[in-house]
Amino acid sequence: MAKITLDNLAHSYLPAPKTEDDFALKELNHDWTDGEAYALLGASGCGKSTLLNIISGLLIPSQGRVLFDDKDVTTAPTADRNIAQVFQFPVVYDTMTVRENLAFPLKNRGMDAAEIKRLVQKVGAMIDMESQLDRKARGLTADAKQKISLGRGMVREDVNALLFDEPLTVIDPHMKWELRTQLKKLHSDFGHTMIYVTHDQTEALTFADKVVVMHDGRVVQIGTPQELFERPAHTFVGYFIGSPGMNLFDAEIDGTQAKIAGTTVDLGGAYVAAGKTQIGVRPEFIRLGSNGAGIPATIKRIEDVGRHRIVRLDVAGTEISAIAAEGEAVASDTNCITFAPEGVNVYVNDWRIAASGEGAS
Ligand SMILES: Nc1ncnc2c1ncn2[C@@H]1O[C@H](COP(=O)(O)OP(=O)(O)OP(=O)(O)O)[C@@H](O)[C@H]1O
Repeated sequence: MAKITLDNLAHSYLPAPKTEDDFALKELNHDWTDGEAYALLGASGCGKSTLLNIISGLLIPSQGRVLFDDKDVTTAPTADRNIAQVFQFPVVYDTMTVRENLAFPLKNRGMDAAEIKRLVQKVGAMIDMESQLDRKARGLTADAKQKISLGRGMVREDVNALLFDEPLTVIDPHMKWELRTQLKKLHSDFGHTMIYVTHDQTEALTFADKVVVMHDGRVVQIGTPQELFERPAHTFVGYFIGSPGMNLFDAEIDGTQAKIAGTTVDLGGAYVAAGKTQIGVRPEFIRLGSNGAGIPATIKRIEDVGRHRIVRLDVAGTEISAIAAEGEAVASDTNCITFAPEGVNVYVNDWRIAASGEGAS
């Protein structure tokens, strides 16, 4: 396994990029720790594949370097990087049996037959295809073929990194959960460095130790699922992660207080804010009140989503969301909201700022 260093990395598909907007991947400096599982998460077109292709060697970046364990591999071809890749759609040899498909990368490396047999059996069990190892891949469903692709990616224990590009797209929902759990187990058993590209927050949050959130060609935050939930570094992270996403309130800030929709709110810390200022509060941290002591709000509708209810409210013409836990009453005369202090984040020009005295976010 390898540590992956992205040093001053950026990429433009244009021959002579002039401004930052010309870069599909904006400058990035980061060490990805040996043996960690990362998810690259973001909406379509944000630059996930561009970054993955640079790491895998399909694309040479227009700026900066990629290092595997301090060895510069920026221009090295994919074959020389000792990585395993699983793509969105299955890549399977139809005329070979499932066993032969799984054994292929091991045979290529000249591994002895007994060791190949052991590893193929193990991976066959992991992807739940033990009973089908000796049948031809031709005629299998797309779902089954993708399981073979995943198995082939996971069968080698000596790779520098395992790269997955939206690998569960064609897998049925039940099996998705199963395979994600298997991948996580594989990670804890073998400690592979894994990079998993997805636009699905559930996949990212359940799979990864660290989630790399990308927006508009930029890495906006790298953090644990808990960090992304509690302290979103950018308004995009707040909005993209969580269901519903974080509420944003335009605010004017003066020290420890903010003015939102004409109401003064205590922030629980002192802030110095210049620029477009917003308060971000996740729906889990909005409290409903009926005594007028808070920001004026009226209920528009209540959605029952099973384990809890989502209360949609109007605050000064903007819709915001609150979550009412199971069993928690929602008063029909609700007329205001307040914030749980631990759920308040302050943003200037979309980036989170810390309260004075708060540690680095
Ligand atoms: N070969 C290319 N030539 C020119 N522009 C490209 C090329 N590949 C990607 N782009 C552009 O670079 C930006 C980032 O694309 P990229 O495919 O990396 O995003 P993504 O997050 O992987 O999206 P998706 O999930 O849809 O694959 C997009 O604006 C895209 O149009």
